[in-house]
Amino acid sequence: MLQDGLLRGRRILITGGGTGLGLAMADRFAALGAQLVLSGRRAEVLAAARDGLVARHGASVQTLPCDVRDAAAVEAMFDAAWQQGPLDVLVNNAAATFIAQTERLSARAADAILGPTLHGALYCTLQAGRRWLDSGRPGVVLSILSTSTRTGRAFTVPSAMAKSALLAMTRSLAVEWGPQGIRSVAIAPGPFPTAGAGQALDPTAGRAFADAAPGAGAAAAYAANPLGRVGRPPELAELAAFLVSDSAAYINGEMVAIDGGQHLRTSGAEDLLAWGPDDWARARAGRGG
Ligand SMILES: CCCCCCCCCCC/C=C/C(=O)SCCNC(=O)CCNC(=O)[C@H](O)C(C)(C)COP(=O)(O)OP(=O)(O)OC[C@H]1O[C@@H](n2cnc3c(N)ncnc32)[C@H](O)[C@@H]1OP(=O)(O)O
Ligand SMILES: NC(=O)C1=CN([C@@H]2O[C@H](COP(=O)(O)OP(=O)(O)OC[C@H]3O[C@@H](n4cnc5c(N)ncnc54)[C@H](OP(=O)(O)O)[C@@H]3O)[C@@H](O)[C@H]2O)C=CC1
Repeated sequence: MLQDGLLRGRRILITGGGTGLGLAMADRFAALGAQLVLSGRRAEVLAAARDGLVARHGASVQTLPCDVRDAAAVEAMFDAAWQQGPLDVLVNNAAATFIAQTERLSARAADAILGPTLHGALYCTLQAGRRWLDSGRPGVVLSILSTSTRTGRAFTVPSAMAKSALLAMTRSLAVEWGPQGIRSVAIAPGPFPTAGAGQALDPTAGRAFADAAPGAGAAAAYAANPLGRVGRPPELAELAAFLVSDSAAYINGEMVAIDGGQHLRTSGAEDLLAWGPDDWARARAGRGG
C-alpha cells in the first residue's frame, strides 16, 4: 500500500487516459493527490472520465482531446497543458493493436498501429522532454509497453515492433536525460481484460482474451498463466503510481513486467497458430472487414 498523498501536487498527463488502464492509473493517481491531464481522441470519453474522477476524488482534471499521430496537435496539447502549469510526469499509454496474419497487413493497417503506438509516444516524449530540459525541471516518462518486448508476439507484429522500439527509447533516454533529472521507466503488462484489449485481440468473442472470472471461453487463457488469472487494472495502477513517485527516484531505464509470470511460459499468441482460414475469416468479419 502506497503512502497517502504520495503524488500530492504532481501534474501528470496520461495519453489514452479516458479508458481502460489509462483510466485505472488516473483513478489511483488522483486518489494519491495528483492533478491530471487526460488526453485521447474522443472528447466525450475524456469528459466522462473527468466527471468520475471529480466525483470520486475531488480531483483537478484537465481534458485535452488530441490525436497523438499528429505531431502539430501534440505540440498544441503540450502548450495547452503547460499553460495551466508545468507537468511533472508523462504517461505514454495510448496505443492501438489488432490481431492479423502479418503477410495480410496493408501499409495503412501497419501505420494504424505504428502511428499512435510508436510515433505518438515519441512525439509526446519529445514535447515533455524539451520543456523539462529548457526549464531545468525534473520529470518522469512512464511508457506502457507489453511483454512482447521480451518474447516477440506472433500475429501482432507492428505492436510488438512499436513496443520494443519504445523500450529502446526508455533505456536510451535514461542515459541521455538522466543527468538532467529526467527518469525514463516502463511497465510491460500481460493480459488485462479491458474493453479496448478485448475488442482488439479477441474479435471471436471469448476464445483467448476473456473477462475477469474464469469461464468456459477463458479456460485456455487462465491455464496459460502461472498464477491462474488475468491482471486487474488497479494492480497495474499501483505499480505505475510507485514508478512515477519519488519512492522510485533511483529507478531509471527499467521495465517492470506485470503478468503473473505468463511471458516466461508463452507470448500469449501461440494458440493462434492453430487457427485455420475459417477462423481468420471470422476474425476479419468480426471487425466488419
Ligand atoms: C488473442 C491472443 C492475443 C494474445 C494476447 C497476449 C497478451 C496481450 C498483449 C497485448 C499487447 C497490446 C495490447 C494493446 O495495445 S490493447 C489496446 C487496444 N486498443 C486499441 O487498439 C484502441 C485503438 N484502436 C483503434 O483505433 C482501432 O481499433 C484501429 C487499431 C483499427 C485503428 O483505427 P483507425 O481508424 O486508425 O483504422 P482504420 O479502421 O481506418 O483501418 C486502417 C487500416 O487498418 C486495417 N485494419 C483495421 N483493423 C484491422 C484488423 N483487425 N485486421 C486487419 N486489418 C485491419 C484497415 O483495413 C485499414 O487498412 P486498409 O485501408 O488497407 O483496408
Ligand atoms: N489490456 C492489455 O491486456 C494490455 C494493454 N497494454 C497496453 O496498455 C495500454 C492501454 O491499453 P488498454 O487500456 O487495454 O486499451 P484501451 O483501448 O482502453 O486504451 C487505448 C487508449 O488509447 C487511446 N488512443 C488510441 N489511439 C489514439 C490516438 N491516435 N491518439 C490519442 N489517443 C489514442 C484511446 O482513446 P481514443 O480511442 O478516444 O483515442 C484509448 O483511451 C496500451 O498502451 C496497450 O498497448 C499492453 C499489454 C496488454
